Amino acid sequence: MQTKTYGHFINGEWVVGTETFPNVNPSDTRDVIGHYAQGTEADVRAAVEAAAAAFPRWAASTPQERFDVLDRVGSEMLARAEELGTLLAREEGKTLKEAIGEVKRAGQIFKFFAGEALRMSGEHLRSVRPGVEIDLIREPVGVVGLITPWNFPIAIPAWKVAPALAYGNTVVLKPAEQAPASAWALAEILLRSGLPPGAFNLVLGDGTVGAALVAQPGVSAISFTGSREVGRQVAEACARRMIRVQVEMGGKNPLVVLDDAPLEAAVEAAVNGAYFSAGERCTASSRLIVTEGIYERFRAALLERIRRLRVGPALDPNTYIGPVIDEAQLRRILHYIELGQQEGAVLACGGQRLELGTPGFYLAPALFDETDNRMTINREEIFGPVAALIRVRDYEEALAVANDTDYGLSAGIFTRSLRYAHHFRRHVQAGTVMVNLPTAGLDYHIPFGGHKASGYGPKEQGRYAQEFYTVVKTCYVAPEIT
Ligand SMILES: NC(=O)C1=CN([C@@H]2O[C@H](COP(=O)(O)OP(=O)(O)OC[C@H]3O[C@@H](n4cnc5c(N)ncnc54)[C@H](OP(=O)(O)O)[C@@H]3O)[C@@H](O)[C@H]2O)C=CC1
Ligand SMILES: O=C(O)CCC(=O)C(=O)O
Repeated sequence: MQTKTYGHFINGEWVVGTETFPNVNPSDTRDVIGHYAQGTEADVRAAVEAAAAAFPRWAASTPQERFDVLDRVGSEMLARAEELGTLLAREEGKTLKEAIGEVKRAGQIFKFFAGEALRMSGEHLRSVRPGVEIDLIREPVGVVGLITPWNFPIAIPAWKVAPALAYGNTVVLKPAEQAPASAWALAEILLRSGLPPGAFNLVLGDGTVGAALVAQPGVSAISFTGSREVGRQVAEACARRMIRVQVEMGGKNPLVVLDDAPLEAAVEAAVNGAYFSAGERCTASSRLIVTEGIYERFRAALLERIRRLRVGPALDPNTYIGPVIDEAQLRRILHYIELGQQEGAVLACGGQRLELGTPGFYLAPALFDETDNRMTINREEIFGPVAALIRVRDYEEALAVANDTDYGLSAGIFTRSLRYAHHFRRHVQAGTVMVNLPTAGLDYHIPFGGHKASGYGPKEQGRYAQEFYTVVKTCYVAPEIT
């Protein structure tokens, strides 16, 4: 059967170029979801020009107009959550339940930012000089380039596109080539939302499209989510051009389990944080730091729980863990499994490729035991269903190990002690802290961003998103001329 070809969305029109790439279902590689256009520098230029031309009109739009557009998008996403979730699960490999949840979250994000368009305000201050008034007003930045990864192919585009538009910017989105269908579906919804042509543009393709967007004159800001390596290049390129930049990158997130932790809840949080979404979450709990009084019981209960995690196709309702995204990612994870053992870690379970009923990228969830925080598997982001147990003496050592990393995205602790929970909140070096909760799983209306090598620039999401998507203008006014 012939699969459909999907194009870029530029200046309110669909554009298909000469080259395309296939979007393959990681649960069953025989299933090609569609062929997607491979963008060129000329496509990026056309998209940026369209966004620049649309900017004055959209920047001058009323809060009501912005509310209506964003609210419509949110409503349609929520109404079509099951259908869009099925598409997302098919292209990305997370389970249907997780995928539907992600689409709903994206819809709620649009609705939240619809409200923000109405709530947006400036500030009035009194001057130290008599007869002078001061207003701080927020204005849109201009054309913003948005570059997103494959692991949350609709939520991450949503949490960049919605605030960009809510605050009056125009947009060029470049989604990941491994999962372009969800972003294409978002463009198709935006097309019917009442947004003027050119205010939102989509250019599909590989990293060369992202690089062209970063280099394009006319782009005033770049918001990027992805790996540390690419994030650093993007930040450096933007700094050279002196344009605004926000890069959100990976994590090596610690989950600390203290002797007094409720065992069952801690195990459940570890399983959720480390293995759900096949561990392909920047907030995944890849380091399980456990004090010695509970270590043996925690390990036994965790192993027992992992054995009950069913790996299978994303759309099978009995699946807990779907495939990883592609062959390259699978090989990368297998390389770390090998390396961990070479460096002396004990592979307590999993870690082998699984051949199931359909040809896909399936991996048995892996747990390393008795690891040391200096091992490569505890230093580098693996981005797969792999976690490592690290045994520590007490809380103080747990905190020191948790902080002994280049990253600083999310950190969690399980304890009944208010004292330790409070101390951890204060002293752990991470952008998000979870007490008695998994390290992954964010609210849609709350700011999110990493510290240290996990993030650079203002936070994303929630009300704080305006720090990136607006510029502050300071106005001094002497109303009465003497
Ligand atoms: N902190 C956070 O909020 C989150 C962070 N992440 C992180 O994302 C990573 C996984 O995503 P992944 O897609 O593999 O990350 P990548 O860094 O490989 O890619 C991210 C995006 O950048 C594009 N890109 C690639 N090269 C360039 C370049 N030179 N210039 C500009 N853009 C480029 C990619 O295109 P292409 O389509 O070719 O891949 C993709 O769209 C993990 O490290 C994960 O931790 C994920 C989710 C949330
Ligand atoms: O933990 C979450 O809810 C999502 C955060 C995210 O973007 C990620 O983990 O990649």
